[in-house]
Amino acid sequence: MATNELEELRKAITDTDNQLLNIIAGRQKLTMQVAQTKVKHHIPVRDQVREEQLLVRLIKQGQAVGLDPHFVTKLFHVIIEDSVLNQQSMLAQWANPGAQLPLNRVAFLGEKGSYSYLATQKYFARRSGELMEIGCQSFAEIIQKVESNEADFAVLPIENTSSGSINEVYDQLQHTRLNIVGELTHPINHALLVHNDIEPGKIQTLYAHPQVFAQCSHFLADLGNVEVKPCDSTSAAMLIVNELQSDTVAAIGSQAGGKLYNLRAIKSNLANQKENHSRFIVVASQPIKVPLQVPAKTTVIMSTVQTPGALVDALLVLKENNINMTKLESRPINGNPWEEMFYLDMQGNIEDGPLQKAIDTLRGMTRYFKVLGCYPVEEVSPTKVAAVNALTKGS
Ligand SMILES: O=C(O)C(=O)C[C@]1(C(=O)O)C=C[C@@H](O)C=C1
Repeated sequence: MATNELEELRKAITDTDNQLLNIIAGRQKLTMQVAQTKVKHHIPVRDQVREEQLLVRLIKQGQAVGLDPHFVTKLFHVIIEDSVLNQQSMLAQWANPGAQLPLNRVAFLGEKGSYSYLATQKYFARRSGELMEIGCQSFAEIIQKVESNEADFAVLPIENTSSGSINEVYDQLQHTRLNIVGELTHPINHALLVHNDIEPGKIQTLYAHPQVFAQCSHFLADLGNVEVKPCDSTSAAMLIVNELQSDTVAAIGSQAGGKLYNLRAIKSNLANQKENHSRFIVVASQPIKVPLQVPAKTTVIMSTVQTPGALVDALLVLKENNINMTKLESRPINGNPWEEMFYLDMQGNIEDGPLQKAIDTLRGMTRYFKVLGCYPVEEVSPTKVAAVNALTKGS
């Protein structure tokens, strides 16, 4: 009897969820029409004033039907983020009709289940065309695949919130003629993956990428006497555990990746730092045109003349043109000991006046200067609603 009642209720929930999906899909269609209007009238995609008005109204309306303001805010932050990213992606695709391919051949590190694989899936989900996955063993191989036209795009991790910049990728960018055409951040949540539902205490051998071991050192210390076996990628570690089918071995990787190898996550959040995210860049052989309505980032590399204050002078050019630099990285130049190549990420579109002016000036005052790419910013910061706290207190 009780099960019948539960089944009836679950059926009603399923119907409601399906209706929700249809409604959300309908909203998405409307935002695509909004994107078309914005292109026609040269209006920026993001309108945070509209977002705040919308959130305030929804929070109030939600309260009237018994919904928590925090829940409503969180829900619509996700909906709006998706709307902004979809619009940005549409605008970028319309601005680059030649870059739209029926099949996107994408090179990345590892195989199915690696973090790079998951980032690739996420990035290309918003783009038209089929995805052809090309798993590679090294960053050099990934770049080479695009340079030799065996792949159209490469997805490369460039920095991690725990372990910092990925120097090898920065070094590869110095020598390639490829262009950065996109970026994305992806959460890196390390889980303990096993073939069966075993206790962590039973594990004798642990497989993972060396970077992963470094990021989970506290967990490993707590685990005690376990043999640690480094692998080329997270996916390689998962594959070994899947093949061994043993109750005493485990891999560290993402829960989603582990599912692809029939592995179960018996513990998650293994990294020393809880906020563990990686930023990936997407590179291609041709640069893209970023519509001015979309927030853009431009990455350049340069080496300055060897005089005191040369870097400061270069950075002052950004200040004079009101350009916000979001990252500055330096790497040694191969063959020129003690000389540095500087990598700069700047907010702005290369076709926009101030950035163009700054780049022209920098070209004239540096020994070497190259634009690595101008691409849409994928980070959508959620619009804060000042009223939400007041509303919560009242509830
Ligand atoms: O109303 C707009 O201008 C939209 O683009 C739609 C929308 C939304 O999804 O509600 C998305 C982005 C804007 O920042 C504001 C609102």
